[in-house]
Amino acid sequence: MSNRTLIRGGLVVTAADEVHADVLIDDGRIAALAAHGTTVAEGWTADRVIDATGKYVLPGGVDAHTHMELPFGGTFASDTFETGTRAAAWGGTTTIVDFAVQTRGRALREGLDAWYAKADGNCAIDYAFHMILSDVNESSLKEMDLLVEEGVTSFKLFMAYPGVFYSDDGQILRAMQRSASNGGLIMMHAENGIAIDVLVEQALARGETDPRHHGEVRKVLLEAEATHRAIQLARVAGAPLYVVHVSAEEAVAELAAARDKGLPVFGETCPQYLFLSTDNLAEPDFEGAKYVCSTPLRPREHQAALWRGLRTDDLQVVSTDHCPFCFTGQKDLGRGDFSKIPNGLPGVENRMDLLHQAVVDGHITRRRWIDIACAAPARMFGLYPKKGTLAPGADADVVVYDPHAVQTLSAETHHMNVDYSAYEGRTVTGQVETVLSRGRVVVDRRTWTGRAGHGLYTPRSTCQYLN
Ligand SMILES: NC(=O)NCCC(=O)O
Ligand SMILES: [Zn+2]
Ligand SMILES: [Zn+2]
Repeated sequence: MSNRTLIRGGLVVTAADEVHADVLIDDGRIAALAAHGTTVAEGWTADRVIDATGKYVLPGGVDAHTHMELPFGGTFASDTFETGTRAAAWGGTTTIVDFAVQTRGRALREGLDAWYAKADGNCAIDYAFHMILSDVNESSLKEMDLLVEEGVTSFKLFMAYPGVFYSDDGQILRAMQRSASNGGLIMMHAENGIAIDVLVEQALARGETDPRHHGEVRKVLLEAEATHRAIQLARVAGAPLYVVHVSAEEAVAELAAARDKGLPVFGETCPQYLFLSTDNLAEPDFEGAKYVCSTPLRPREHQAALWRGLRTDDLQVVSTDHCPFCFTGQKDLGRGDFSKIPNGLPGVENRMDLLHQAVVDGHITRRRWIDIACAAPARMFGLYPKKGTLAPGADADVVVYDPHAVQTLSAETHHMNVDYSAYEGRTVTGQVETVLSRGRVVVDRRTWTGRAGHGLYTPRSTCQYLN
């Protein structure tokens, strides 16, 4: 039985091109793109026609950094795979890469299987996994090879959070050496957690307990130092490196210097570092807790360097690091002690819109928007061209985007399972209108038509920036 959809009349924007074209979808994949008008002449027929006149037709967003249901600080991130992937779709993201977690003393296999089970049958959009290494030892190093073969081709290591996810330099070097031989990509949380813990202890001893002190102890220099150290360790190992949630100008400078030397070093930043700042962390009455994440929000002056890095390709990807905790009942855990506030911000639903606002504001071009939000994360994590672009053969993950709609971001209207918005009251221009995931309409002119279980696990190839 035929299952063809025609999206007619829009401006198709990919990382490479902007063309006025109609898009024909057949059986969940892009079948063809053709200039407006030619489709009728060529006899294209479809079971469903979507009118995109005056709209953009975009590849679905690829969010390569989410934490659904992450256990952290004695609680769990409040979005499940069901609620989080539904919210992602509402915001024009059609693929997430979430982080499976190795528990200390346990096998990678066990952690990965637990994450397969959490997601299986619950996702509204397609998904894949990275693996967090919390315990680098002989046996987990061997398991890395098996995971790469299985399609889990990237591994997050932490220079922060001693006693939880932290790896020392020896463990990091060993994991990097392993990834140099098995083709995996090391993703680094680059902050000097040992030094930060000293500063946390000293701040608390001085009675500095408010959320804003979270930003003060997690110093720019300690992000820059860790970024520099991670790059040198990767050089020694002969391994590529991807630094996650880059927030500081000095860290961007470390990446830029490495890239100028021709090293395979990549960087990601997140909307919260581009749009929020230490001003939010300093909000009174414990409201600053809503903005506690690590790396922390920085003074506003750092944002120019992040935008520049995105324009010059010293930063390649914008992901959300979506890790929501409710203000009431979860962020609350850190009243009277900022170090006990669960770290993380909600944002999986807001990324495409905020980055479109950056186009409107002149920070990036339209094609760069689609590159950093769709194509680059897909290539970085071995999903391209199945995901991240609109081309014949690609999965029909498509967003019809209204560039003129004006919306106000708010917890009242968002779909994330969290009781606040980090962007409450912010007005942005542009809004997702219709979303297709593998050809199936999941958001239809702002009505939900998706279902939990439609989303499929997607094994990945290795990083496509290296070949
Ligand atoms: N980023 C954050 O604050 N929470 C999630 C865990 C991580 O990515 O480090
Ligand atoms: Zn991190
Ligand atoms: Zn994260």
